[in-house]
Amino acid sequence: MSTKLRAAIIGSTGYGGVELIRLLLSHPNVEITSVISSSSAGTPIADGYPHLNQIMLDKLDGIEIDEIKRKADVVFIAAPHGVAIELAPKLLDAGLKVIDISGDFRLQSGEVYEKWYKHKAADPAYVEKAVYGLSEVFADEVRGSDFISNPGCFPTATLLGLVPLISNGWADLSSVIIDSKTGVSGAGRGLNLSSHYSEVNENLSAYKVNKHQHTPEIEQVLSRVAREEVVVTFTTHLVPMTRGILSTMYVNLKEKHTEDEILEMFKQYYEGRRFVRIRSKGKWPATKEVWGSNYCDIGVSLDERTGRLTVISVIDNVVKGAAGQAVQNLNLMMGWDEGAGLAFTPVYP
Ligand SMILES: NC(=O)C1=CN([C@@H]2O[C@H](COP(=O)(O)OP(=O)(O)OC[C@H]3O[C@@H](n4cnc5c(N)ncnc54)[C@H](OP(=O)(O)O)[C@@H]3O)[C@@H](O)[C@H]2O)C=CC1
Ligand SMILES: CC(=O)N[C@@H](CCC(=O)OP(=O)(O)O)C(=O)O
Repeated sequence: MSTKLRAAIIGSTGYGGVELIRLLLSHPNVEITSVISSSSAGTPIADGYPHLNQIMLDKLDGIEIDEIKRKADVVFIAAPHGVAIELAPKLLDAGLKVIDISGDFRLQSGEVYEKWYKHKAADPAYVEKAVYGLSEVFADEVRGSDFISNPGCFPTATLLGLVPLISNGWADLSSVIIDSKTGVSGAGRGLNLSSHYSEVNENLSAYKVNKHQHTPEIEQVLSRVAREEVVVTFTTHLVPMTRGILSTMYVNLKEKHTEDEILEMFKQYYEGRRFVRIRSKGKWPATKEVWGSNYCDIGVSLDERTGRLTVISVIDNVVKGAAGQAVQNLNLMMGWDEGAGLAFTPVYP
């Protein structure tokens, strides 16, 4: 009998789910035992994803809690907002470990969730149980937890660039402006007008200005780290590429620091955390440099005329922003090497 941890994936036919399949298929300690679909049970997953031909022969299972319990030890939920609100409590009550990559359990306040997601919030008792899995910042809480709420893609890129500054008390908290750009895969596989080829190609557009659901998530974490309320300006843009997020953050520093001091502080904050790479002085990262990988690369530049710092961070939204960080969190939960199943080089060019 296999001694591997048995994993089920709800939403396995979406972009987040199929990336989990790619990563978990090469994980040394995990076996995928159930790929689940709410709409196509009984059909082979490779029917919808021919790149899985001869790699994954499994047919999709339906959503039945007893059956999932029989087949799996851990369940990844990669479904639209609202689905995990119903399913996660049932799976947890059945004794399963759960990693939810949607936004359903990220926000502590149900009122705030309902305002930004326009959806009824989860049972607060389960929200309280969920550990926010920003792996590099909250690893101690992730270790040993049974229920992870995986961070959003924009919050992952943004928070990894801002938390060191705020945790060290260097940032003027009233000054944070975040400008983020994303590839189209962030919107999922479902068709909609804004992800049409002819709408996206040769185009660059802002969307959800001052209304993006990741705003309260970013503010919640920054406020927690700062131990006082932080409010940010956050604007997202859609760019004609498939994968990748680039966040440019502008922050006023409370006191004078040199660029060398700032870089050294970032390096110290992330010491021993292999998936965050700090660029050297005068260098800034690009999305292609992390494509298909679990890295978050960060560069900084200080404008000595204004004392304002520019921080630039990049991730692959489907890996570090979703499936990769979910696997990293599983590794931490299980007490395994944090990089198990994730030790691959970005695809370049
Ligand atoms: N794409 C990205 O970069 C990121 C996505 N996320 C989040 O991850 C989640 C999944 O996103 P993504 O994979 O992009 O989305 P997709 O639209 O590509 O896939 C979502 C999948 O969920 C399944 N689904 C739909 N309705 C239900 C339901 N009622 N019950 C169970 N499953 C359902 C669908 O499969 P089926 O019909 O077969 O059940 C579908 O394939 C979302 O919450 C998203 O916000 C988070 C970070 C980054
Ligand atoms: C391009 C695009 O539409 N991206 C999505 C990314 C959000 C996402 O993936 O959902 P979570 O809230 O679960 O992180 C957006 O901006 O809403």
